[in-house]
Order: sequence, then C-alpha cells, then structure tokens
Amino acid sequence: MGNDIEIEGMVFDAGASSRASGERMVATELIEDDLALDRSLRPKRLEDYLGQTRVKDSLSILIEAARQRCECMDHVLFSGPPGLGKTTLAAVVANELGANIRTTSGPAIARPGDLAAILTNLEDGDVLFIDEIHRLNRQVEEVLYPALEDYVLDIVVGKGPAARSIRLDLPKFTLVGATTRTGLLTGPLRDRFGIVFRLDYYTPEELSSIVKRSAGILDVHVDEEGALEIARRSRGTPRLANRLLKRVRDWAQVRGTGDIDEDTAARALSFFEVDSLGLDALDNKILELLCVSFGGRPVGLSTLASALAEDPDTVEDVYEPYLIQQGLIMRTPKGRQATDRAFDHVGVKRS
Ligand SMILES: Nc1ncnc2c1ncn2[C@@H]1O[C@H](COP(=O)(O)OP(=O)(O)OP(=O)(O)O)[C@@H](O)[C@H]1O
Ligand SMILES: [Mg+2]
Repeated sequence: MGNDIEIEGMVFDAGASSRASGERMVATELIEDDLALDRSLRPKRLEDYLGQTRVKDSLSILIEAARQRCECMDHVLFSGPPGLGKTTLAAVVANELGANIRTTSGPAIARPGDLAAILTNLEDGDVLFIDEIHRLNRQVEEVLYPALEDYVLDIVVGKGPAARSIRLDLPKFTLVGATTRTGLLTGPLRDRFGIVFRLDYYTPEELSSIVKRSAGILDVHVDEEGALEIARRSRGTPRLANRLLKRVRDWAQVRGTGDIDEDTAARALSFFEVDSLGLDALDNKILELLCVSFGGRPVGLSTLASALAEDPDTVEDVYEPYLIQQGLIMRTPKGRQATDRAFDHVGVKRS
C-alpha cells in the first residue's frame, strides 16, 4: 500500500493506524493533539462562550435567579454531538455561580458506594459535573434519584434480616450532566433535570468568531475572510475549528507570511486534505465510490465498507453521519445512495 511506513523492519499502514486510533484531522472527538490547546482556549465566562445564544440566554436567567435567591440552581443537562462545548459550558456555569465544580463521569462511577462517596464530600452550593451521564449503571442511578430530588442518600447498613436503611442528608448541590446521546438516558433520570439544553452545530459565522477569539489568544493574525474559510471547513464544531486554526497557523508560518487570510487558509487546509466542505480524503473516497464506481446506484453498507477496506460499524458511526447531515448521501431501504449535491461536489454528471 502507498501509505505504508516502515520502521525497523515493521510495516505499518499509516492510514489504518491513524484511523484506528480515531486521530482523523477532521474528527470531532477529542484527540491528543487538542489537549494543550483545550486548556488555553476554553472560555471561562458566559460572555466568552460564543454562539448558542438561546442556550446562553436561558442559562443566564437561571444563574442570575439562583444568585439573587442565594439558592442552588436547578439541575441541568447538556446534550449534543462531540466538541460543541458541553464540558466547557459546565465549567462556565460553575464559574458564573461562583461555585466549586467537582468533575466525574458515568463510566468512572462503577458502584453505588463510589457515588455515595462523591455526594457526601460535596459542599453546599457545589456543582457536580457528570460527563457521559448516559453511561451510569442502573444501581448507581437509583442512588442518584433521591439525591437529586430531596438531597438525601439512602444507604443500607448490615446484611440479611438485620439490614436496615438509613437516610443521610446531603449538601444542596447542582448536578450538571453532559451526554452525546439524550436518547440513551433513562426516562426517570431525564425527568429529574430542571432543564435539558440541546446544543446544535454552530453556523460558519459563529465559528468564525470563535476562530478570531482563539487566534487572539494564540497571538496569530487572521483576517475576516481567513477566519470564515477555517470556519466553513470545521463541520459546525468549535473543537475542530480550533484544531484547524492550529494547523493553518503552522502552515502559514512555514509556507506563508505567518498571517492568515482566505487564500492562506484555503491552501493550508487543502494541503492537510480538508476540503471546502470540511471533508477529508476518506469522506471523498466514499462519495467517489458512490457517484463513480457504483454510478449513483444504492449500495449496501457491507459492500461499501469492503470497497473502502473499513469496518461497516466505522463507516456507519464515524463517516456517514456528517455526510448525511450535509445532504451528500441518503440512507434508502436498498442501501446508501449519493445525492445531487454529492455529484456536484465530486464534479461528475449523473449518468
Ligand atoms: N461556544 C464556544 N465558544 C468558544 N469556544 C468553544 C465553545 N464551545 C466549545 N469551544 C471550544 O471547543 C473545545 C471543545 O469543547 P468541549 O470540550 O466543551 O466539547 P464537548 O461538547 O464537551 O465535547 P465531548 O462530547 O467530546 O466531551 C473547547 O476546548 C473550547 O475551547
Ligand atoms: Mg466534554
């Protein structure tokens, strides 16, 4: 294969290994590359959190009301695809409330005892942030319900006939939950949140202001059109916009003047194989297969996956959602099919 890398006699398929670890340049999930960047670019106050105006407006009312009454804010849930700013928003809420934040995640709380330890260590007014809350197991959830409703913890002491249940009072706290999949949350858990906020993909204009803010922090000059060009290729996702900005900055430093305008951004991103719609090489290969090799006919998932030398689940979970959301492919009962927009993008006529 053309992409193979040979190190000390061992041969790696560069494409497969980077894909297997999820490190696609256009991945919206967190990758190692983002970590240092995340810390410096994450907004801390509501005014620096750009876009999502409806969510921000309601949140600021909730926060202000809680502050005026000197009470805890209602429990809130943030849901939405990876990289749209759920974790960021949880920290922003705590900051605006002037509260401490304790952070944990669904998979990290394995047993009811783990949750009990977290809850009893909270202080009045704290924000408890549970990321990936849809991954809490049922027994743990059962402990959480009374804690959310009445700030109490029911624990069973002893075993067998001598076992008895005692009730402990907990400090008043605000739970902030985050999930990529509201559908996976159980009904009773969802019902215990005062408000569920759905984060949506950002518009290019919103992403462009995020790019400009980040460029200011990174101390790189980007003009209006340059920021918008990066924004258009960022799949509606701030995390990706920041990552692409970083790559464009590298390219501009080495191949350009160091400043970022529209032309620099476009050339840099084409160099890194992120095209005008934010599609990478593999996305484009999918479109080419559907439009050219299969001539626009519906193609079954397994046929498509084997033509790409990929796993069908990966094709369905990783590659397809954005292509479908962009109206480039359709799922039909007979299989996957390219749309007119895909034909336009690939630059061929439907036969
Ligand atoms: N509204 C925003 N304004 C400015 N920057 C943002 C905004 N939302 C997100 N970001 C940036 O995008 C990055 C990713 O956001 P965050 O980690 O909060 O996403 P997430 O929704 O929690 O993703 P995941 O589902 O993968 O946990 C952050 O480091 C932050 O810098
Ligand atoms: Mg997160």
